Amino acid sequence: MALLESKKDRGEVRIHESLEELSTDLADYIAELSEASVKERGFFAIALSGGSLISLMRNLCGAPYNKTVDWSKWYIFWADERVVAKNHVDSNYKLAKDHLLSKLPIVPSHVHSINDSLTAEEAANEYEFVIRQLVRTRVVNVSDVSDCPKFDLILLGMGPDGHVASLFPNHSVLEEKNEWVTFITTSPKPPPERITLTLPVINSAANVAVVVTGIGKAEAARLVIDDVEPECPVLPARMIEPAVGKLVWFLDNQAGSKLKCFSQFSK
Ligand SMILES: O=C(O)[C@H](O)[C@@H](O)[C@H](O)[C@H](O)COP(=O)(O)O
Repeated sequence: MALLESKKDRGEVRIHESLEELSTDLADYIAELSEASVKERGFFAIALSGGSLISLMRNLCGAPYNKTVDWSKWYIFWADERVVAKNHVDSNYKLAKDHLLSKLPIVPSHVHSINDSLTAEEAANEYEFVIRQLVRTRVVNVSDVSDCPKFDLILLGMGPDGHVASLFPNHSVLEEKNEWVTFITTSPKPPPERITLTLPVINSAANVAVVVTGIGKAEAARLVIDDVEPECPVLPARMIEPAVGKLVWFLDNQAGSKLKCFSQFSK
């Protein structure tokens, strides 16, 4: 079973012995949040990222979730998207569609992908406009502590450099305080043009989960989760501090291997 640890300010840390165990836990977690959100407000507004996260969500496509989850209430968004055509191999929409969404009975009009015929700047503006319309009708909830949407769940992956969504270390995008959705044209991870939810939006969500696997991310995981020396760099994932929402880290034992709590786990 997973190691569970609650850290002051850094949320709940769940370390799993295998990717299969992580996938099972992640599907359970998402299904529980969906049930609670549909019960409370009639909708489940979830934002996805790209990368390995999508294949780790695979268990949602099978039993018992095909029967127990109210898919008709799901509204899908992207925490970040690469500015490429929707049928391009780099598209986060395509990744999610091919491996997840096409296998789930989600209402097509509830899937809010970016407009791929626009520039990065235009696409970010239009995406923010779309979210604003859905906040107006409360399909997406509104935060009571900020002027931001309150997604029911934002799912993030993390790069070995500590980036989340398209919020990269030492990039001016980290300073964006006013926009809900912004764009970059100089992503260090290809492709260069991307749109992304901003930190204020991520920190206004009801729930944020960060899924991190593999030994190549162990050092970044330590830097963003553990209490570290003040001279350590503050990586983007460390800037996730939901104002009232709940933060959960889903790690495998490789990504978690440098955390202080891991030594107790592996004894
Ligand atoms: O579009 C993207 O590139 C992502 O949304 C990005 O933030 C991703 O989630 C991380 O880079 C982790 O990706 P991996 O899990 O594949 O390492």
